[in-house]
Formats: sequence, structure tokens, C-alpha cells
Amino acid sequence: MSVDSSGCGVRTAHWNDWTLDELIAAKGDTRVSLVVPAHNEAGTVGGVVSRVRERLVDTVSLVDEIVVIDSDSTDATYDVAVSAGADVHRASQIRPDLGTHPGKGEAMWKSLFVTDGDVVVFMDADLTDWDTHFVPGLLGPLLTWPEVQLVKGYYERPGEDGPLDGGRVTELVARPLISLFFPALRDLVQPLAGEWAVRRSHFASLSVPTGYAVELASLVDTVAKHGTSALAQVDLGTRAHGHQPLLDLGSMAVQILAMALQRKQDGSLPPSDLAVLRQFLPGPVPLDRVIETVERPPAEGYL
Ligand SMILES: O=c1ccn([C@@H]2O[C@H](COP(=O)(O)OP(=O)(O)O[C@H]3O[C@H](CO)[C@@H](O)[C@H](O)[C@H]3O)[C@@H](O)[C@H]2O)c(=O)[nH]1
Ligand SMILES: O=C(O)[C@H](O)COP(=O)(O)O
Repeated sequence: MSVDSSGCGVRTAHWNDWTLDELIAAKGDTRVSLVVPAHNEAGTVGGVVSRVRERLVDTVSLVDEIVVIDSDSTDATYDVAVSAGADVHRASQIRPDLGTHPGKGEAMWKSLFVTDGDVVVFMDADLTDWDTHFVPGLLGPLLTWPEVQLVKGYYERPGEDGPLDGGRVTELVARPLISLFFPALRDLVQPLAGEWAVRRSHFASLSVPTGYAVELASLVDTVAKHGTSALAQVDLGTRAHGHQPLLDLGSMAVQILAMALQRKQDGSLPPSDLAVLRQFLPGPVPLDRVIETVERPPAEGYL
């Protein structure tokens, strides 16, 4: 069964709700860091850095620093990012006294030790269809809505008609977990998007999974600390990225499930007979599926 449902509990904006001039005025003395975690992204990281630098650092003063965190790359990511004009740090060499772990979340956590922005914007390094408006779009709510701590991007994937497909792990792991355990997040159109922004003080207060659970954990923990009003999401238009093989995504799924189960150690159970899975049509229009999760008792008692 599916039903259209209207209304969205997370404050939602469009990237062009603010002009660059408005954002630069709202920014004032606030410092903004763009952080790009990158693992073997020599083919794309240069374009991500140079386009943001040309549009938002060299010609206007919206972004104060572009920092690439090289996450154990074995290709030319480090050198390409340096040539494109980023400050580049190897994750393993940041605060070596704290040890090192592989993973995207580790790179993002370590970024706090080498950046000084009051606001940190994260963008993936493997973007293939994107534009620099992602950055001002993500900054809009943080620079103008004081109650907001974390802003999530959302987007459509170019060339796709029909339902908004967030990606395989999004649809098969993240949204089901949200349905069962974290319903306050159900209005987020792209809960796993790598494009998001956060106040430094807030991110520094969060426990950060070292791997791919960093996105969902940050959302869950933001709501736990500050409620849904601390979240906002912004329509960034369209975005495309590199795709991991299905079997590699199994590792991502394990990390996200482990994080969710760790956060549900309070013993609360998912609903016993019905669950509501919120998916999205373009718009975004939420589409709720009401799903039976009924169990029959052992039949032997009735035989
Ligand atoms: O050990 C790693 C692995 C990845 N990355 C970088 O992280 C970004 C995203 O990684 P990717 O493997 O492309 O992730 P996706 O398969 O695209 O996963 C989606 O879902 C993940 C889980 O929420 C998010 O972390 C991603 O940003 C989001 O794009 C890229 O810049 C990677 O180079 C690292 O820095 N270190
Ligand atoms: O975001 C996701 O769900 C995963 O990164 C997989 O995305 P993909 O199916 O677009 O590769």
C-alpha cells in the first residue's frame, strides 16, 4: 500500500533562495571551510577544488579555505589536489598521537584539526555532475537560520525519471533504518548525501564513525541533541557521482547497520505490526508505504 503524504518536518530550502551577495553579507566574520575527503580520486578531485576556488574563493569571499583530506590514497590524489590549489593533508598524518583508521568518517573527523572554519562544508571528491552552487546552497540555512546546526543537500540524479532514487544503500539500508528506528529523519530526501554543512562547534561535539556511517550518525545524533529544528535540507538540483560495485557497498551497509544498532542499545523496539517507509517522488513529494511486519506465533500451538 502506498499513499501520498504532504508536509515536511525538516525545514527545506532551494539553493537559489539566497543570492551570493546576500550570503556574503550574512557571513560577516564567520569563517567557512570546504572539506573534501578523498580516497583515490585523482581523476575528479582537481575539478572539484579548482571550480570552487575560481568561483567562491578567488572572485568572491564566500569560502575561506579549501582543504582536501587525502584518505590513504595510493594514486595521485594528493598531488592533483595541491596543483588545483587546495590545502592538502594526509589523514594519517593529522594528529598522529590519536592514531589512524581508514575511512571517510576518519578523514572528516581529522579535518577538524587542520581547519578553522566556524562552518564546515563537506563535498565528495568523486562528483561528475555538479556545480559550485552546492556550496552557497548548503551555507544558506547556516548563515541565516540561527537554530540550524546541520544542513543536508538533496538532489535528483540526472536522466532519471520517476521516483527519486537515492542510491542502493540509501534505499535498501538507510531508509528502512529510518523507517524503523529514526522516524524523525524520514523527511530527508537524501540522508546519505556527502554534500552537507555543519557548525564546527556542533560537529566537534559528535561521536564520528570512522567509515561510511558518518552521515547517518551525524543526523541521528543532531536530532538527539537538538531536535529536528536543528536540521535543514537544501535542493541542490542534480548530482551524479562515481558508483561502487555492489559487493563493496556491502561494507558500507554493515557500517551503517552497526552504527544504528549501537545507537539503539536503549532497547526500544521497532513497531511490531506496521512500519512506514517514506520514499520520494520528484518535487520532492513524500510517498509513504505502509508495510506489514506481523509475525505469526509457532503453528504447533494451533495444531
Ligand atoms: O575511505 C574512504 C572512502 C571514501 N572517501 C571519500 O568519500 C567520498 C564518498 O565516498 P564514495 O565511496 O564515493 O561514497 P558513495 O558510494 O558515493 O556513498 C554515499 O553514501 C556514503 C554513506 O553515507 C557517503 O559517505 C557518501 O558521501 C555518499 O556519496 C569520496 O570523495 C571518497 O573519495 C574517503 O575519503 N575515504
Ligand atoms: O548513496 C548510496 O545509496 C550509495 O552510495 C550507493 O549509491 P549508488 O547506487 O548511486 O552507487
